[in-house]
Amino acid sequence: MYVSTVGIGNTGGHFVSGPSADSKSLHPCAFHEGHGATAVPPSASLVIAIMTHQFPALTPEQKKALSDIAQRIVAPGKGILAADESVGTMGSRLQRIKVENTEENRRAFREILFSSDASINQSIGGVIFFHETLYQKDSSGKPFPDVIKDKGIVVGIKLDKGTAPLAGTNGETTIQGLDGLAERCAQYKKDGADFGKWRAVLKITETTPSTLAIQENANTLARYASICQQHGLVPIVEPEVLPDGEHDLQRCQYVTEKVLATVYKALNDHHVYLEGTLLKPNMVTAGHSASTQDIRVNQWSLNFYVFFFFPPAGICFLSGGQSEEEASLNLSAINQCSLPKPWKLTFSYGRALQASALAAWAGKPENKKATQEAFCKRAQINGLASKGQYIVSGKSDGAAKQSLFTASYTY
Ligand SMILES: O=P(O)(O)OC[C@@]1(O)O[C@H](CO)[C@@H](O)[C@@H]1O
Repeated sequence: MYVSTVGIGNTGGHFVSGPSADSKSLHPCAFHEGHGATAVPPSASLVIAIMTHQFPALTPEQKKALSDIAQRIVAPGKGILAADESVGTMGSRLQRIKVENTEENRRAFREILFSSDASINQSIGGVIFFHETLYQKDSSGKPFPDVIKDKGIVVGIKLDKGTAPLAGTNGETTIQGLDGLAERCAQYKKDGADFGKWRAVLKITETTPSTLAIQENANTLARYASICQQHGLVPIVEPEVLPDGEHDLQRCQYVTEKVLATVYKALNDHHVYLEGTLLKPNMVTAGHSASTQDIRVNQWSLNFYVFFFFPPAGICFLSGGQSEEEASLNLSAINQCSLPKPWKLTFSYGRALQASALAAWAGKPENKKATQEAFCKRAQINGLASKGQYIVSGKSDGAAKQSLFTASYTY
C-alpha cells in the first residue's frame, strides 16, 4: 500500500482524492458540502491511502494536447454541432421534408451547413461527423474535414456502434464498438479528427435504469474514453438519460445524478484525464409525458446540483428532443444561474441546431442561402445562450418552437 501526503493550500497543491487525480490545482467544488465530499480547510494536509499503483497513462505533453483541444472546442461562446446522424437517423430526418435518403442528399445537406460563412466559428467550436461524412467532399472536391478545419473548427467523430440488448434487464441496452476501437481512433486521428463521441442510453421507468445497466454503460464509456485519450482524441462522454416517460423532474435529477456519479467513478478507475474530456449530458427535465412540466427555475438549479463535483473541460448539453427555442432558453437559463461555474456550460446539439435549417432546405439547391441563414441564426443564439445572454425575443418562427421529441430515441 502506498501512502502519500498531499498539501492543499494557497500555494496550489495536488488534489488526489477526487475524480481528477491529475489536476494541478484544487477543483473549487472540493470544498462544497454534500455528495460525500470532505470540507478541508485551506493549508491543511491530507493523508491519502492509495490502494493500488497507477502506471502513468498519459505523458504531460499528451495531457496538454488533449486539454488544449477541449478548451478550443468550448472556448467562450462556442459549442458543438452534432452532425453525426447515422444513415438511418438521417433517413428519418430527410423523410420529414420528403427528400430521399441517398448518399448524395446527405452530402448535399452537410455541404450547405459546412460551407456557411466562416464567422460561424464564433459560435461553433467543434463538429461531430459520422464515418460516411468524414470521407465526403464538397462540390469543389475538398474533403469535409478540411472545410471545417479551415474555419478554425475542431473535427470530431462518432465512435460508438449503437446499442445492444442487456440480458436480464427490462429492455435495457449497452453500447457496442470497443472491439478494434484503438485502431479506429488511430486512423481517424490521421484523417483529421481530434475528438470522439460515444453515446450511452439509459431509460427511466418504474424498473429502470437498473444498477447493471448504469454500471455497464459507465464502464464502457470509461474504456472508450481511455482508448480515445491514448490516441490523442478528446472523448465526449455522453450518458444520455432519455426524456421518455411520465416521471417528474426530481426523479430525473435523482437518476441523472446516480448515472453521472457512476460514470465518474468509472472514469477515475480507468485513469481518464478529466481535463481532457467533455461531458455531454441530458438536461434535467421532467419526462416528456409528465402531467405537469416543472418550471424552468427548478431546472437550472438542479442541473447545478447534479454537476457540482465533476471537472471535465466543458459540459456540452444534448438537446434530447426539445424544440430549438426551448433548448436555447434552457441553456441560457442554466448559464444565468448565480452558483459558481468552474466549467464551460454549452451545447452539443443535433436536432436543436438543424431542424429549421432542414425545413428551410427541403432538398432544393436554390434554398441554400435560407438554409445557411437558419443554421447560423440557431448557432448564434446558442452561442449567446452558452454565455447566459439569450432571452426570448418573441419573434422566433414556428419551426423553432416545434418539439423534436422522438420516443425511445436510438440511432
Ligand atoms: O439530442 P440531440 O441534440 O438531437 O442529439 C444528441 C446526439 O447525441 O444524438 C444524436 C443521435 O442521432 C446525435 O447525432 C447527437 O450527437
